[in-house]
Amino acid sequence: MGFGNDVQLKVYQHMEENIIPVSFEELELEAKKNLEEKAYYYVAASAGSPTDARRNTFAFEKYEIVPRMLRDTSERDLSVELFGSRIPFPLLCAPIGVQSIIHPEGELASIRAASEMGIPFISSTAATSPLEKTMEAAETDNHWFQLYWSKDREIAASMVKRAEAAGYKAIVVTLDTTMLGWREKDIENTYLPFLQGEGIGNYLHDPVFRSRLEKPPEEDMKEAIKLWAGIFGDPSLTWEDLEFLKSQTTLPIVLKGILHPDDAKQALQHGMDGIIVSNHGGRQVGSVVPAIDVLPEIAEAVDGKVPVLMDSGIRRGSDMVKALALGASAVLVGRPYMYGLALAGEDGVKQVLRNLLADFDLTMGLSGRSSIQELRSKALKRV
Ligand SMILES: Cc1cc2nc3c(=O)[nH]c(=O)nc-3n(C[C@H](O)[C@H](O)[C@H](O)COP(=O)(O)O)c2cc1C
Ligand SMILES: O=C(O)C(=O)c1ccccc1
Repeated sequence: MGFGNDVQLKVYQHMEENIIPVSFEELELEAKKNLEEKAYYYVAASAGSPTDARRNTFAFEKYEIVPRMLRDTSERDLSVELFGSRIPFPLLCAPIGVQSIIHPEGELASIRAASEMGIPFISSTAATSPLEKTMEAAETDNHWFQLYWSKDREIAASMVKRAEAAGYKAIVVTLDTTMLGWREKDIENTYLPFLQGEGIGNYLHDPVFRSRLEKPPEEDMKEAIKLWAGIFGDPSLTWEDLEFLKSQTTLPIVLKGILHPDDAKQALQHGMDGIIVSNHGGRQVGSVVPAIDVLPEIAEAVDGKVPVLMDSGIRRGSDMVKALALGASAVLVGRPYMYGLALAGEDGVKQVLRNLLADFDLTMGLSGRSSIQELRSKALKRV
């Protein structure tokens, strides 16, 4: 099929258009210069100490890639099938809320960039643009919706139904953010974008949410924000509650935030269609275990029964290779595309994704692998 070669060619053709830094570290520095300090730290920082913020990326360094030679890698097919639809690369855009604090076009710019490359975009509950409008901006229809399960479960059900009606192809339920983690930088900056009405577009447009208000948000935004803050997350949820969600949709349900093999097994027992091994980019729990470190035991526990996706720390093509070799079916990328958005809107996101894929494609070919299946065995050495 040669998806890989296409992207490589595209990157070379667009090389002179690289308007923002290619390396992640430079990209982050540049974004820091361009963004308002509070917004920059909202994206960049993690829970725990400043060194905790580097744990996820550092964890990848334990693994080294072992290339193989003379294997004809001239044609590479790096596509994968997820829930009955084929995507050109094992890459998705992670759900990221409040993108309007990064760029005025926010989620709309990101979904346009992702869809132009055939990459599924996972639309966040905490988006500023309502999910219907975001989907309308896309060129393709292979996008997913991420649910923050609200304390008012009728609101959660309503959002899932809206997502299905709008054409999203899967529901990602994020389990690790029933409350926002302790993020020192945001507290020092007294910064919570939602309190200014950013990132609550899906609620403001939700008929059930609106029905809970005395006055519509257009007349009383303060009341709407207060209601949002009261119902955002539900720490009382248990595995049994998943039955309710299943009864609300025919779409595949994917659990995001799994870090323990027993939780992965629970997901299977409760009929879930997939999981995402993730520590939320280290934003929720200080000193949290890196997702890449628990991926192998979780993949083993799932034993191929459902797709196992992974995020938290993917920065380069070699990180993708490592995650796939350790058992991921595909990976999600978060902050890098946010920095692309910060520096050059839609074009910036496109450039970040294109470079990541080109790096991945080349790393695969030069390692002697022409498809994801070939990565499974002995592709890595642990140091
Ligand atoms: C600014 C920001 C906002 C995020 N918002 C959400 C969200 O709304 N829903 C969600 O499930 N995850 C959210 N995440 C977590 C990402 O989906 C993903 O797990 C994480 O960014 C991956 O790590 P990485 O940034 O190291 O690639 C957010 C992450 C960032 C950086
Ligand atoms: O900041 C986050 O990590 C996040 O997931 C979130 C939660 C609520 C609203 C916006 C983003």
